[in-house]
Amino acid sequence: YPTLLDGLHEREIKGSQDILPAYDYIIVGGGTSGLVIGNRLSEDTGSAVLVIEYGYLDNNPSQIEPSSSSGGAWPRKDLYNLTSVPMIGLGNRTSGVYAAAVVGGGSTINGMMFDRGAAEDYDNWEKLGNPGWGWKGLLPYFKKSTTFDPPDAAVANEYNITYDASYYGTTGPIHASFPSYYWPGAKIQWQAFNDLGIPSNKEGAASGGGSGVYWNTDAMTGDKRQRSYARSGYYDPITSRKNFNLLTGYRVNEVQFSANLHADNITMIARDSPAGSNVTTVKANKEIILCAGWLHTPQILQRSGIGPKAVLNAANVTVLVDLPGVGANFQDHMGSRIAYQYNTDAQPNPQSFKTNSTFNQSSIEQWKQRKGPLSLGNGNTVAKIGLPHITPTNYTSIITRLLSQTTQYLPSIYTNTTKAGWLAQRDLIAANYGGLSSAVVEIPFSGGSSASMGLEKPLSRGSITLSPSNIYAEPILDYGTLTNPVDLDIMISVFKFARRWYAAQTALSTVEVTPGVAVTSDEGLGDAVKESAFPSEAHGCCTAALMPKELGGVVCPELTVYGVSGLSVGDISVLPMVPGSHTCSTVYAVAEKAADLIKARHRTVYRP
Ligand SMILES: Cc1cc2nc3c(=O)[nH]c(=O)nc-3n(C[C@H](O)[C@H](O)[C@H](O)COP(=O)(O)OP(=O)(O)OC[C@H]3O[C@@H](n4cnc5c(N)ncnc54)[C@H](O)[C@@H]3O)c2cc1C
Repeated sequence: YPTLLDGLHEREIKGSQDILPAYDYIIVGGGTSGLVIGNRLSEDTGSAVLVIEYGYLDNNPSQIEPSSSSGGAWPRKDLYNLTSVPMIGLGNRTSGVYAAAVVGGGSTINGMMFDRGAAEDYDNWEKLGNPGWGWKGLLPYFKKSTTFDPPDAAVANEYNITYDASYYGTTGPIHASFPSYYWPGAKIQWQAFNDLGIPSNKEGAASGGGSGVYWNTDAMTGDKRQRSYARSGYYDPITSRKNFNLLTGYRVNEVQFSANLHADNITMIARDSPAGSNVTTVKANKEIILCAGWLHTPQILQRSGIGPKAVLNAANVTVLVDLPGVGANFQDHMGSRIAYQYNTDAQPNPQSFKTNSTFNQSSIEQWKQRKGPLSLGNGNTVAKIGLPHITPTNYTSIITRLLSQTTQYLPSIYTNTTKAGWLAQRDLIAANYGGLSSAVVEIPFSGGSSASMGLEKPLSRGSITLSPSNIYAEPILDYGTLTNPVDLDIMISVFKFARRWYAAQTALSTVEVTPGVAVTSDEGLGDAVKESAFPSEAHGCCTAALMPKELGGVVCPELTVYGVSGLSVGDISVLPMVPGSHTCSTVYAVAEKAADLIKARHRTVYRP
């Protein structure tokens, strides 16, 4: 392997000075989960660990500022470049896609919102046949991955910021903290939720609580107010480990199997090389762990011969394991927007940066001490609301409509097992709809006059499949947004709720801009939902799900892939159902648990 070693050396970022011809563990993808698992497995100095990442390190200092969390700032160079297929639920529009391509993955570029789903969301996972994967089983890993930094005392006093630090860890690699500023209008918006009967939750981001308004934390250090992410938490501290290598700028093509279907090797190429040229093979002595994210983990599995038979046949890939769940069960949070104007807005407000130069200048001065409005990223006040709060008079009929459905709205690649999986999920969601222990919608607010409303428990499902004409091109991505009519019913109710919420903000003199007060019928509101809809809050997931095989699962509770040995998945693909939250803190917890499972199964047993 001397030539191989030389070639790899040039691209080695840090760690051991020697790339080995074989490693104990090969982790595919150095994103959020890949760096967590790479860190934990290399704690054992006797295990050689290689992480292979398509992207590069982003050393731009602005990427660790809170301002990098705003949607407009997400750097294109750190994202894959692909477009969805036309979305039939959204008038055949296509959409861009949020999938990170950088060391640290989504955690390097994301909106830094750092919350967890409701306990009920994770308990659903366990009920789908996954012992140990409920809220109780995951809480130790949520804690292990975090350190809580309390808010500045003066700001906490002024805004009555509440929290419960006992739900966080004290020494975990990722910091959960608060900005040092809030827009005063957020107080009025918060009160308006309370006026509509939505309670304030003392700790909403981390306690697994249900319908309520709460203070959200950011993935940010509490002192310097810098992005706290997989690279800073899990990679930078271990670059001197001799048994850990991170290789950047390489794309893993396939996993290769021995005759008894044991995963032996990965093949890879430098990312800008033409497909098929200079393919390098690296062997894994113990295990290959796929952490390439919701978009590429199913693609790598399918390219390797594991996936729905029809999809593999269409792409001329030899079928090793016919596993219909690979690339099915695709979920994301869709959302829609409603626009208002405040005629008597609170001062200052988010527009003040532009309209008030004194305010703007003082914000810049305060930021030199890491304080003030520039410490605010996406805003940290959030309402997550259950269906009975959204539509007290109509939620039972929505449940009845849902339970009368069969599988008629699922994409065509779904088979008997993946359909059975959706039916099991349908029943859990229907039960959740009837209570207030989890949310169907998220409305983040921070003083701005318009609102984005995210659907937290989508019923519509999409798919990720190999491109039949070129298996190395980006896969075919169908979001499936609003293909299930109950999702649309709920979003119509959410628009009606939002109007009640704005009406309760009397001090701000609210005026509806779009869809406009003339739109009152359900049909008109449905059109408004679709017109302003976006298919993704960048929370794609669930495409190699943790579920029994009979329900379309791809991995078992040990996270190993059905039908083969030596291969597991440790990223967001394994989620059976998207939790009602932003997804990053869940990925940290899942990856921490994955690392423990992997370590446990390879622990040497000494027999005297
Ligand atoms: C723009 C954006 C905004 C977001 N905002 C928030 C937010 O505010 N709060 C929140 O909680 N969550 C947010 N998320 C979601 C969250 O960041 C992700 O859910 C999480 O990071 C997913 O982790 P992962 O390890 O599964 O995948 P990723 O972190 O995406 O890592 C996958 C890695 O695998 C690499 N890879 C893929 N294919 C290959 C291959 N063939 N060979 C080698 N490497 C490969 C990719 O380059 C990538 O780095 C956001 C995500 C994005 C993209």
